[in-house]
Amino acid sequence: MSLMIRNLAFRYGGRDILDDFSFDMAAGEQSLLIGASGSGKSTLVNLICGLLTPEAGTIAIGGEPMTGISASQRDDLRRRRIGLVFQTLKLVSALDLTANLKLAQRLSGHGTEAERIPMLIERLGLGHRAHARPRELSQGEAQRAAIARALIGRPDLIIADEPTSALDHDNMHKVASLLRECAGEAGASLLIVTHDERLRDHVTSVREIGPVSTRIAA
Ligand SMILES: Nc1ncnc2c1ncn2[C@@H]1O[C@H](COP(=O)(O)OP(=O)(O)OP(=O)(O)O)[C@@H](O)[C@H]1O
Repeated sequence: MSLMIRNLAFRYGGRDILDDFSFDMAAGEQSLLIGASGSGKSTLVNLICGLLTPEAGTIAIGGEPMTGISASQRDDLRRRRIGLVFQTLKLVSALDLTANLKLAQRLSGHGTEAERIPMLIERLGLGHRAHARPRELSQGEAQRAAIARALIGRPDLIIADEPTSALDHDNMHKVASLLRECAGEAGASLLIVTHDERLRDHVTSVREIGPVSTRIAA
């Protein structure tokens, strides 16, 4: 099981955002978690990554608990096992794409195989942008660079938070296909969290997330 969430509860200022939320993903599975703006998607991503702590419930990544451990243990688990793809590119602006991937590879603790970096850049169709700075990338290129950054650390679980919302149809299609193909090639599970309804055509395993009062039972 790459992701196990049991009876999760979280509130902001006394307001329930998640209540008794459970969700599982098998190793290698690809799932879409879809919900409207404000439904708690980013909150859930932050909980899975150990950036927030729940009021109740448990989360495990690849069998390792993300809950009930210290903040530094959560940071370590996140770096070793999770690859994150955000809507906005989280790269160091002073470094080019290659140097950013080198840094991300070192931070993940998963070796320093230098040859993986050009291979991954090529795989994501960014060969001509290997020495571009983040601000020099187009939106579609930036999203593909974000996928490369997530994959370089050899994660068991890739979480993509709104990876396509800002993209036109062609780039949405390209990014969604690359995410699915690259996760499959790497043997990683893929969780896409989004309000982008266009992605329903790409992933068959779909779970809705909604406000606590109107949530559809799984
Ligand atoms: N730091 C915070 N303090 C209080 N309330 C918050 C905080 N962050 C988020 N919320 C509220 O919690 C709810 C869930 O927010 P969250 O960002 O998880 O939703 P989302 O589904 O990711 O939305 P979007 O698609 O717009 O990013 C929203 O009603 C939001 O206003």
